[in-house]
Amino acid sequence: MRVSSENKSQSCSISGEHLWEWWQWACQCIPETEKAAGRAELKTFLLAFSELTPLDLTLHSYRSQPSLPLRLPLAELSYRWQQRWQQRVPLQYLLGCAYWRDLELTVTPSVLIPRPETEELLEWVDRWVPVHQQQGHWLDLGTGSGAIALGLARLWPQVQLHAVDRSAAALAVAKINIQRYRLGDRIHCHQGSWFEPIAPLKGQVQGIISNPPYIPTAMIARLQPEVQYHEPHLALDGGSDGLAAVRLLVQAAPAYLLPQGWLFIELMAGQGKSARAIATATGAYQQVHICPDINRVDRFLVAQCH
Ligand SMILES: C[S@@+](CC[C@H](N)C(=O)[O-])C[C@H]1O[C@@H](n2cnc3c(N)ncnc32)[C@H](O)[C@@H]1O
Repeated sequence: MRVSSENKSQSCSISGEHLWEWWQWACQCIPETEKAAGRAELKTFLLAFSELTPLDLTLHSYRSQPSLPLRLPLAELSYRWQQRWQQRVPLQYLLGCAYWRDLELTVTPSVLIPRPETEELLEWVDRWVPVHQQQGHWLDLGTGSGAIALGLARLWPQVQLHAVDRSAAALAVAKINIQRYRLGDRIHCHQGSWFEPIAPLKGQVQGIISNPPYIPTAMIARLQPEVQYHEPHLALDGGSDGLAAVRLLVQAAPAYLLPQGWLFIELMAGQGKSARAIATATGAYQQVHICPDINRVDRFLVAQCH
């Protein structure tokens, strides 16, 4: 199938036979080595922009339908699908959303696509923190799409969240998500660098959670193109050893935390030992642990203040 600009004026519906032709064209766009995963993505893509079910797309049972509604003109769908393979734009940016924990989050190229590891980070937070500390002020430093702040606000109904990001564009996306889940009264957004915009909370914070940029600068050029070319470098670049933000957060956190307050930080695989050493060297924490992710990779720093 040729994609032409005349399609742009088409109404948002398509015959079943035409969609079947489009499906075959879309499959041809997928590189040979990625056919299986690519077809799964194609299914997700069409589910998002049509009223078809997964079974319809497995059996292609829509073929006899005279008219199927689409949420976007076919030309726009074709354009986005080509971007997926020619530019390696991540599927979530093409859909405009990511599914994370029990949330459907708006995502744009201004925010990192929230990852499954970060879903687990919240599980660790929920496991470590006793009920009496599941209240008060908690911080999500480097909030991006607002995923962590939203996840925690929904887990613990008594907390007040402060979501901080240096990127105004990221915070704008976080605000859309916060509004969508009607949590604007419990999640407060602050623009600025790490603790800077929340200086008045010094000594009053029950816990801090962060998934900071942690990739060593030199490694960024070796990341898969979806990440390297499309996700914001502000969200990725952790400086020469990847630990610049981790170091800053671990060292500055005790001044903000209440006694027995908590710090949780997501790390890159292989950073556990160094992160533990940085935290221990402060002398400010009574316990420091490195917890694994589901693949048994050391992934999360957990520290509790004296
Ligand atoms: C790895 S992303 C995490 C996003 C989100 N928390 C998540 O887990 O999906 C790191 C975030 O930190 C933000 N960031 C980077 N440097 C920052 C700084 N100096 N102060 C505050 N936020 C910063 C980035 O804009 C980005 O949104």
